[in-house]
Amino acid sequence: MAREDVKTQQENLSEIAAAFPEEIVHLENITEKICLELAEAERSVEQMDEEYRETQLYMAEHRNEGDAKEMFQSEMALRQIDSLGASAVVFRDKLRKTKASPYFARIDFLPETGDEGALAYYIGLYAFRHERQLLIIDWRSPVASMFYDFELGHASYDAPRDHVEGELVLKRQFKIKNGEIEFAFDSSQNIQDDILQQELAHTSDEKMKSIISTIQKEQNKIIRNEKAHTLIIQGVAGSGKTSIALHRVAFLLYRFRNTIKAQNVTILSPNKVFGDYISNVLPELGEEPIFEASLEDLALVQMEEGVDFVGDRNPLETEDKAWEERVKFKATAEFVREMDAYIEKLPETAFQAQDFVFESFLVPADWIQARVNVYTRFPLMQRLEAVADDIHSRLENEFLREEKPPHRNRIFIALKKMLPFKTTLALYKDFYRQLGKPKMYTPVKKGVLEWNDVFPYLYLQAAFTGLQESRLIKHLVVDEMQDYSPIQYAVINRLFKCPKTILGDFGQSINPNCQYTLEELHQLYEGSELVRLEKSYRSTYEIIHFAKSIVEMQDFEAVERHGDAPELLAAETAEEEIGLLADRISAFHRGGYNALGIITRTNTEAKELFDRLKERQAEVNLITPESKSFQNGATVLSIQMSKGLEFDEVILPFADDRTYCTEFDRNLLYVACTRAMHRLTLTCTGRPSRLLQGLL
Ligand SMILES: Nc1ncnc2c1ncn2[C@@H]1O[C@H](COP(=O)(O)OP(=O)(O)OP(=O)(O)O)[C@@H](O)[C@H]1O
Repeated sequence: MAREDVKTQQENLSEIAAAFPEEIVHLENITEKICLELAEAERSVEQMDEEYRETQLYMAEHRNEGDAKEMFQSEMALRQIDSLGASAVVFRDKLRKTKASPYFARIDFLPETGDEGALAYYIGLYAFRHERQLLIIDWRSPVASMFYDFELGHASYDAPRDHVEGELVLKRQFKIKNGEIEFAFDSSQNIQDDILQQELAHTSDEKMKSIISTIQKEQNKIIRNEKAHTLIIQGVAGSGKTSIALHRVAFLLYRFRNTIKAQNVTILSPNKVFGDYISNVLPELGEEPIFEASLEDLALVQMEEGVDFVGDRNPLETEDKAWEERVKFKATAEFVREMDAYIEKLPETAFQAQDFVFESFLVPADWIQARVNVYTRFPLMQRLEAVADDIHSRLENEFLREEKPPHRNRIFIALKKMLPFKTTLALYKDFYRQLGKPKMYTPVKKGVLEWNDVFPYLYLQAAFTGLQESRLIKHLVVDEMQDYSPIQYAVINRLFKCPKTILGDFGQSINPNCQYTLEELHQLYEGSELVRLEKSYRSTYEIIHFAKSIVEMQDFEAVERHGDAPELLAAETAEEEIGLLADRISAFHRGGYNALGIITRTNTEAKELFDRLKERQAEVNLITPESKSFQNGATVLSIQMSKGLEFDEVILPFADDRTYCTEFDRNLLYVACTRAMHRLTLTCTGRPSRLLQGLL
C-alpha cells in the first residue's frame, strides 16, 4: 500500500472516531463477541473432522471382522458427522464473513407503543446472536425493511403477526471492511446518494454482485412482495431487474425457509454465459446457488425419444423468407389459440372408439368414448390408461360369467389401436394439415425439428402423451421475458404451476419475428402484478441520455452519475477501422478498467472481427452462443450474447448506415449501448447510421 493511502486511511479512522466515538466502541465490542463465537465454531469444525477421521480409521481396522451390523452403524455415523460437519463449516464461514464486515447500517426506531425509548438495530448480511441476544439483524428481517423504505420520521414495518408504527430517529450507514470502519454517515447528512454513487462508480466484476446496502425503495418493494403469485417486472436497461430478482429469491428463501429451499427455485435465463455471470449473487447472500436452465435445457428433458431438434437460427443472419414466415406464424397468441382449438377436439379426432370385443365380452364404442371424455384433466394417452382400468373393472363385475376378463394391458393395447395417429409427431403434422398450412411444418430431416417447432410440439405432447411436470420447483424466475413467445409461455406454465417472477424489458426485444407485447403477457397471467422500473443504475447519465435518444423513449431516468459523452470515431477504410479498434483495445489494457465489450450486430460478425483483431495481435476473447462463462478483459461478442451483461467500457464497431438503418435496429443499438457502465465509443467506416444523426 502506498504511504499516502496509509495516511488517508488513518486520517479517515480518526475522523470517524471523532464523529462517531460510540460506533468505534460498539464495533470493538461486537467484534470481540464474534471472535468468541468464531473460536467456538472453529473448535466444532475441528472436532467433527477428528470424529470423522477416527470413525473412518475404526472402520478400516475392523472391516474384515465381519460384523455387518456394526459396520452399518459406523457407516450411518459417518454420514451423520459428514452432514453436521458441512453445516458447521457453513456456520463458521458465515461468522468469518460477519467478522470482516458485520453490518452496513444502523437504525434507531421508537415504536409508538414502546416505553423503553428508541431501540438501535444493526443490519447486516447475516443475523448474529451471542448469549441469546440478537446483536445484528438480517437485512431481510421485517425491522430491517425500514432502512430501505423510510427517511427519518414516521416509519412502520409488517412483522409476521403485527403491523408496528413508530418513528425512525436515527439512520446511519457504514462501510466496514476487514473489521475496520471505512466510512460512516448519518442519513440526515443526505449522503445516501453518494454511497450509491460510490457503488455504481466501481469497475465491473466478472460476476454480478449483491446490492444489499444500497437497495432502493422501489426495488425493495419488489424484493419483499410475498403476495403476488406472478410478479411481472418491466424495467429499462440497467434498472436492476436481474439483481432484484435474485435478491427476491434470497428474501423468499429466508421468509419461507421451512417450505422453500434453494433446490426448489429455478431461473430460466437466455444462455450459459449469463447463467455464469449471475451465479455468484445468491452464494454472496449466504444462500445456495439455484438451478439455472435455458429453454433448450427444458426441451431436452421433455422431448420424447426418437424426436430431436436443432438450435435456433439468428434472425439477423438469415435471408430465408419461408423460415421467417414459419417463425412469425408460431410466435403469436393467435397460434396458441389455434393449437388449443385443435387440442380440445383431440378426444374425438385423435381417438376413434370402436366396440371392444374379447371372447364373449363386449364393451360398446359409445361407452368407451364417454369414458374417454370424462377424464378431461389428463393427456389422451393417460385417459386411455384410465379407461382400460374402467373396462377391466366393468368386465370383472360381470361376475355371472365363467370366463376371466382380459388382462388390463391387453385392453390398453386394444384402445391404443383405436388411435389413428400413433405418435405426437404424426399428430403434429396433422395439426398443420387441418389448418390448411402443411408447409408451416418443415423438419430439418426426418424426426429432427426446427427450433420454432419445439415448443408447439411440446404443447401438443402435453395433450397427447403428457409432460413431466415439476413438483420440486416452488418458484420460477424467468429473465429476459421479452424473448419468449406465447407458445413457449404456454409450455412453461404447464411445466411450472408454481409462483413466478417474470422480468425483462420489451424495449430490448431483439427478435424481429416475435412481436409479443407486455400487455399480452400481463393478460396471460390472470391476477398477476405488473411493476415498472424506470430508473437506470448501470450507466452514466451521458450514456443513458444517448441510448434514450436512439429509442426515443421518455420514461427512462438515469442516476446523476456523470462521465464522458459517447463518441463516434469515423474511419476512411475498413482496414483503418480495425486499426482504430486495435488501438482502443491496447489503450484499455493499459488503463484501469476491468472489462471492455466490443459488441457487433451478429455472431458471424463477432467471429470475423475477433479473427481480424487476432491477426493484429490484439489481446481479446470471443463469446459465441456455445460459450459457457464470462471473463474480464476485452471481449468481442454479438448483441444477442451481450444481453444481461455489463462492461466498464463498450465499443460498438460498424455503426454505419448499412449495418443499422431500420426502425428495428434502434432496439439493437439500445441494447448494445446500455451494456456500458462508464464509457461508450462507436466506430464506423463511411456514413454513420442515420439512427445516430444529430446525437453525437
Ligand atoms: N440499488 C442498487 N445499488 C447498487 N447497484 C445497483 C442497484 N440497482 C442496480 N444496480 C446495479 O446496476 C447494474 C444493472 O443491474 P441489472 O443487471 O440487475 O439490471 P437489469 O435491469 O437486469 O439490466 P438489463 O435489462 O440491461 O440487463 C448492476 O451493476 C447492478 O449491480
